[in-house]
Amino acid sequence: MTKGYFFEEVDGVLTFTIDRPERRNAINDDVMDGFREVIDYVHTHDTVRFLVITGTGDRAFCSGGDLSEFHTLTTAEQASSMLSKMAELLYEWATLPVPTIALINGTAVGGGCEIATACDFRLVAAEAKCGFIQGTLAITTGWGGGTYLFERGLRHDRALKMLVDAKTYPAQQLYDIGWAMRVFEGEPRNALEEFIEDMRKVEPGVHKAYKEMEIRKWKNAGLYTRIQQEVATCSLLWEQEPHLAAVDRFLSKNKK
Ligand SMILES: CC[C@@H](C(=O)O)C(=O)SCCNC(=O)CCNC(=O)[C@H](O)C(C)(C)COP(=O)(O)OP(=O)(O)OC[C@H]1O[C@@H](n2cnc3c(N)ncnc32)[C@H](O)[C@@H]1OP(=O)(O)O
Repeated sequence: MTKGYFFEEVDGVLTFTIDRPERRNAINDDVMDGFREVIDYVHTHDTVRFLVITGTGDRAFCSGGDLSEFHTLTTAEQASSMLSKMAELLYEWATLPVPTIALINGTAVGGGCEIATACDFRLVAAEAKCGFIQGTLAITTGWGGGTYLFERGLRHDRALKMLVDAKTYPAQQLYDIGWAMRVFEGEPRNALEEFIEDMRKVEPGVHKAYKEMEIRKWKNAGLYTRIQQEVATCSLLWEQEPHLAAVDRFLSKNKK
């Protein structure tokens, strides 16, 4: 039985792989522990120059929160505890001193799309689809993903549309609206190496300094507080009947 994730550092690139293909790489508490380990690893290993997140297989990058585990959370307080745990981890991830890259090997939905949005860069496989489908579950984003989306420089109407559509977009559309930075064919590793080729030639201290510039902007814009507000909003919707019913529908559909 695997831990649900693994990570390895090769030549300055630390890759965190969500390894639950049978659940389309959904996030549970074990995978959250993996985020904790990886963040601590980056802080204690100055050999890490880039942090990459990807998923096992070619079907899914990440399908968001594991509904088969999180459906037991039925009150706003219970939901808030899970959502804020992941939101804190993603905030730490987003404010790391190295460039972070989502290597999107397959579908990214719900919280999976939030994780990708918390990264500095998104490289998307040509056949992958991504979307903030939370609306179909009668909730909003709850890990900070909506808040990060409004910081990513997309035209405001396009960012908002992506959230309110609550559906997946194909890779080319994700590129056209400015969410994806690259659409790649073939081996994800090759796309990654090509993407970081120029960045590799730059001193790590320079990358750190630019990340600090961005983080200062976020601090001035109250990003952390806004993420906590996003968590609170989602928690309130979580305990309501439309969400609980939507989760039941998803779980029973997959039992048939
Ligand atoms: C909790 C935080 C919240 C947030 O803040 O954003 C969320 O993330 S809510 C969760 C949102 N995610 C979803 O609603 C995704 C649901 N999944 C899907 O829509 C589809 O599975 C898929 C991701 C589009 C993949 O489709 P497909 O390739 O056709 O696979 P299957 O649907 O057959 O799934 C295979 C297998 O995996 C299970 N699965 C998939 N996603 C999840 C999930 N998020 N949680 C738990 N389990 C999941 C699915 O039930 C199937 O299981 P079996 O039937 O037992 O094989």
